[in-house]
This record gives sequence, C-alpha cells and structure tokens, in this order.
Amino acid sequence: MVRSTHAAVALHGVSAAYGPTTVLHEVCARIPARSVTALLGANGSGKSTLLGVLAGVHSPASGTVERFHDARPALVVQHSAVSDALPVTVRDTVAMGRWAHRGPWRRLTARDREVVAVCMERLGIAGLSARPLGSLSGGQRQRTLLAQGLAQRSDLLLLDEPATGLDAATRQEIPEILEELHAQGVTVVHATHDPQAARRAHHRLRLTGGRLVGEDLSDRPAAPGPEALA
Ligand SMILES: Nc1ncnc2c1ncn2[C@@H]1O[C@H](COP(=O)(O)OP(=O)(O)OP(=O)(O)O)[C@@H](O)[C@H]1O
Repeated sequence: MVRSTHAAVALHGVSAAYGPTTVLHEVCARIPARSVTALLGANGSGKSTLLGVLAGVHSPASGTVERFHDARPALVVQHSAVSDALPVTVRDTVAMGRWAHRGPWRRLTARDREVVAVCMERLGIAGLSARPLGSLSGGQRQRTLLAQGLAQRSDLLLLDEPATGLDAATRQEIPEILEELHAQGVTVVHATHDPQAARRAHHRLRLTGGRLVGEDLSDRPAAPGPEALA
C-alpha cells in the first residue's frame, strides 16, 4: 500500500467545548485521505468529540477545520448513544443512511434499496430487517448502525468504537470491512481501544486529556493475518 500524502481533513488549532468546559485543546492534525486512521486514548480523552468535529456535528470553539473530501461525512456513533425508544425497524435505520442522497422521508429508489440490502447482508443483519431497533441486542444494534454508515457511501467514514459489544466473530469482520473501504478509496477514522485494530491502521492519533500527544503514520502491515499483528 502506498500511503496518501493528501489530507482528507486538516485540523488547525482546533479546540472544542461542552458549555464552558473545553475538552479538546488546540489540536493540529491531518487525516490522510484514503487511509485508515485510529484514534486512541483513555476514556474521556476526547476521541468521540474529535469524531464529532470531523463529522461537522460539533462546531469547534476555536481553530479551523479544512476539508478536502467530497461527500458529507458518515458518522457511526456507539450503539449506546441511540435511544431504545426510536420506533424504527432495522431496515428503516439502515435506509436513513441514504438520506444524504435522497433527503429524509423521500421514497427510496431501486438503487437505494439495493445499497441498503447489500449493507445489511454485509453486516449479517438481513434476517433482522423487520425487527424494531429497540428490540435488538447491543451487538445487533451496533451492526445496524455500521450498516447505516456504510449505506451512506461517503468518502469519509467516522466510526466511534465500532467493535464495542460485538461478538468475537463479528469483531473479526471489522478490520475486513475497513480494508474493503480502504480499497474503495474511502478515508476511515475510527476510535478504538483495541491494540490490534490500532496496529492495523495506517495512521494513529493519540489523545490525552483532550490534547494530541502522539501521532504516527506508517505503512500498513502487509498481511491482515495474526502474524502481521505480532
Ligand atoms: N455531552 C457532553 N456534555 C458535557 N461533557 C461531555 C459531553 N460529552 C463528553 N463530555 C466530556 O468531554 C470529555 C471528552 O469526552 P469524549 O466522549 O470525547 O471522550 P472519549 O475519548 O470518546 O471517551 P470514551 O473512550 O469513554 O468513549 C470528557 O471529559 C467527557 O466527560
């Protein structure tokens, strides 16, 4: 793999806050285009907030975000961030991923339905498509949100701890999915506590207390097998 020298997003001295409390402090970083970036750091270090800034849903208190990607970013939040009470099925939830293309509540085209079906199949939830989201287990819900993210077909996919709550077999599939997206030219940023997932990324950003304290950009291991992760 040849790493990209282009940025998909560049952060210039970005700080972010909740009310009066600043939780990200003057972060300067480039997210390399068409690469996989892992966001690392302890609980509360600012990973989700940084993903929100990259997604454009959390406005910086100061600093600037320079964008070079084409589509609206796709943000996949943690399943615990989604209410049980939403009266939507799995298929509806994945179909929301098409709203960026179609607008909310508009009829899905045949192409939209095809993308939704492919994404549900990819995440192994086609059999759950008519189930209410609130009736699913945490792992099933996480898979549904991942399918929704994939359905957006964005060139910038932001994932907040995508493996949380997944069983071992499904967790194994996450790197494969990221690999496929990378091969398709998608820029991926994922927050993770998993050292293996971090090693498999091309680029790592480490946060401590809302500050960027480490960064490394390296070529991906040649093989995806366990020997490449040792
Ligand atoms: N909605 C909110 N209102 C106020 N403070 C918040 C809010 N969300 C997060 N915070 C605070 O912002 C800081 C950064 O939180 P953030 O969720 O970005 O960290 P994180 O690295 O993603 O954590 P985790 O690994 O637990 O998901 C923490 O101190 C957290 O308590």
